[in-house]
Amino acid sequence: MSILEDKTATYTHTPMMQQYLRIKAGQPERLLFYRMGDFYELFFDDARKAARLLNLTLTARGQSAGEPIPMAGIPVHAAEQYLARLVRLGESIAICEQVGNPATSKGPVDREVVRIVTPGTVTDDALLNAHQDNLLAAVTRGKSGYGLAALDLSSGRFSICTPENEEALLGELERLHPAELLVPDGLAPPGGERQGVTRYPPWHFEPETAFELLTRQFGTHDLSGFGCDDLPDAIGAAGALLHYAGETQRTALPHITGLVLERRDEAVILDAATRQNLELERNLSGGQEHTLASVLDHTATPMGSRCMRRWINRPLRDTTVLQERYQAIGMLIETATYTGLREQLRGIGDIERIIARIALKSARPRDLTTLRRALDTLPTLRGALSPLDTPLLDRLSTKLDGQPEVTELLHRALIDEPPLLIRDGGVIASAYDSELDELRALSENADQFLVDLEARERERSGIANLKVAYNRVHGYYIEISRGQADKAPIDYTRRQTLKGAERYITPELKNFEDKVLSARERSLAREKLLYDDLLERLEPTLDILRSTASALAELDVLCALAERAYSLDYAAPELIESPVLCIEGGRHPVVEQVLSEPFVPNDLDLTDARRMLVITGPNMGGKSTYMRQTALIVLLAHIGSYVPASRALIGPIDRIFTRIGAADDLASGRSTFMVEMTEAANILNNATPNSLVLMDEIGRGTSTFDGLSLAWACAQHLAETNRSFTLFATHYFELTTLPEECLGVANAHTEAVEHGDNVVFLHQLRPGPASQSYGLQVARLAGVPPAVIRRAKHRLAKLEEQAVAAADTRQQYSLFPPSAPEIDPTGEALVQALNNTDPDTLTPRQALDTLYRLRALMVETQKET
Ligand SMILES: Nc1ncnc2c1ncn2[C@@H]1O[C@H](COP(=O)(O)OP(=O)(O)OP(=O)(O)O)[C@@H](O)[C@H]1O
Repeated sequence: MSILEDKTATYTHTPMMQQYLRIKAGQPERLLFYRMGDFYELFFDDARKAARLLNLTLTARGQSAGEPIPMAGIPVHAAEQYLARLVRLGESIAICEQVGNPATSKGPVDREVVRIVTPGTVTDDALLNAHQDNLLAAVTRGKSGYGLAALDLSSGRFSICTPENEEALLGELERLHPAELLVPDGLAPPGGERQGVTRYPPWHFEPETAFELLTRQFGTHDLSGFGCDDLPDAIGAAGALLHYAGETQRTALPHITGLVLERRDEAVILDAATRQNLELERNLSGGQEHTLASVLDHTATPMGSRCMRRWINRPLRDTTVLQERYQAIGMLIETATYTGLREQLRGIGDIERIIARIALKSARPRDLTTLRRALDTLPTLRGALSPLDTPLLDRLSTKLDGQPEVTELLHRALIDEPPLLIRDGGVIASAYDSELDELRALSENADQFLVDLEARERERSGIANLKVAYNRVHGYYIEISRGQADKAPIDYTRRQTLKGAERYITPELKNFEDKVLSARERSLAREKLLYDDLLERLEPTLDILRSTASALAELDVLCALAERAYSLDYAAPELIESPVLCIEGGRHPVVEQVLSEPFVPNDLDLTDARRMLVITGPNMGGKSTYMRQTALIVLLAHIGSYVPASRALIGPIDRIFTRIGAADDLASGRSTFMVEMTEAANILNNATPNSLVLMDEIGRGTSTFDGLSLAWACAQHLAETNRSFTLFATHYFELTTLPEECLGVANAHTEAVEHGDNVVFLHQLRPGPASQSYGLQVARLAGVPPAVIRRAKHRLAKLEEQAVAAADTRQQYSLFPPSAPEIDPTGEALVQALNNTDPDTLTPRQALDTLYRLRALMVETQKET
């Protein structure tokens, strides 16, 4: 039993340890930072964990049950950086401060938890990534699917959705990438254990409790205005989330004023694997470089950057919204205004998060001056936008309301460059508050008063080296050297005797001291009060300011997309009603940026009558690049961006599926093949005629025949049943005969040419199947030793000879219809074939093929007899 579980154990502890254990009992899931002097100390398991995570030295303090108590400490002045690291690792921390007065306390000074920092609820800029939304999410399972809610406390953005099954839920979680996920106690975290999971009592997820809490927060009668009255699971999740946010922040959350229902069918749906495969924000190794976001995100503000990532992660299907974005980008390029606008935007800063901090009453003086600077910029921005006449830019311009009263208030209230903290004073401008001005005048005029006093006293006493000074312990005093002390006037009262001097106080100086010292204190207190009042006065304008911030973010994204489109030679996509996917001169937006040689553009022409391409070609030929670029072009079109192509004609798309590459999913104990088949199953079960499906080398994770059969059957199902737009890359040449059997399927190949022993990849997509695979040449290019290549060549020649021989005699497990069998009047071949068949070793597909073959033999036998 751990010491924390053993309640009786506290009696064996010092009073301080007893206090620690009592406080820790209220924070069982969090690391408790227990303030002791200049350190936060952690004890027991917390100390072990922190030592491991932060590389701290584990020491010991006192004893518990005869054992030293493990302890690890963090200096208070460096706490923020340790907090940031812990939060990034998904840990929650409770910070316990000394709140009592050590001088008057009996026993340990009173301490209490004053701040709770959890990965999903941090709002402090130092702990946040400027380019990423920091989301707290909550999930609950209902009768028909899941309820998922997500809250970005640092902006107030609050949304819900209702994923219909686990696969959809995992897709949404991959999109949102929450820093912290609340799950009801007892529900396994979706997709297995993950970082940042917080278990929360199930009753907080009850729809009724949640409904009460949410309507109280929003000040509404019900939730119908948000379109979610009849979504009990999502409401439950939203309620739990709001409760948790309130509990950790310990303050009102006035910036959470409503929630948005994100309907799944409004977006082009991407499952979790597809999001990862397309490397939208994170590459396959988990880094940020060489991703779609890294190419596109040339935004000028952090809030623009986050908005861009939200767009990338949730491509939309509403063509009106998309057309408006293309139109705006077109106008920004045509008028070349995006450059000037971006310059203006650069000075705006992160007002979205500042506004949230104003609501949470944690905004610092420099937050307010940044906001003021941003508001000052608005009229210029509006001026620059006014000649640009497109519906979206017009709407954004209207939202860039200058809010003259707020701007004026901030100018009047704050000095130009205030210090970091209000605690130090000197933040509020003069002439803002007459009482503060008076108090300041008192302390500021003090210096002159003292100079005058000194001069007067010197003259009065005739002591030339008399001086007036101040120290923290004794306050103001008049100092006279020991030799002159007998000349001290009668009204001097001795305050302190030093070796060579005497220090005095006079009634006048004492009076002055009282006034000045209290004026300083009172002026600091007054400033704090005025500052709090200023935050209070800003509160009613937060809604409008928020809409301004979101318009600025959107404008920033559009300007960045315009800049990218112009610099990288992108074209406006054309969205049409009919089922078509035609791309001329398409390029891969990321690969073309990293290549040193020119990228070879390729076309794509899929129509209602031609929905699938079987793509063959050598390794390194460019198959995967071509497939991914198609998906990225479609995705870019659906975020409203121009696309890397000379022309793109895109019909309605509801989902993008990819089955590309595979890695063992060791965490959930699934092998490469299992992962591959799970993804394939998801596609076959869900892809529609409006879906874009990319299948790369399916089936290669198992034996050749199994793999080939599966690849064949999947392709056929996609072509005939799902009828999705499909790019099917494969190394199984047998699949190039699919177009002969299925309508709407065509062959294409990436071209390469042989040059002696070398192969040159042209990266060009041509119609028809590939002629050979160049596997050995690629291996040679990759540096496989010449001896191995020679042996492989030898082996290949042999295998090819055998294949020719086998083709002559028709191998027994050929997938494809055998040519007419030899005439067999006695039925001998039939009997022999039966004898050679071992049903226990056949796969279902092989069994079926065998059955056909036996039947064919029997027909021939019957014909003859
Ligand atoms: N269109 C192109 N223009 C220029 N270079 C390209 C093009 N397409 C691909 N490449 C280059 O070729 C490399 C290999 O491409 P890719 O991975 O798409 O080939 P692949 O046919 O899928 O190979 P494998 O079958 O081994 O997976 C890319 O990393 C890129 O450097």
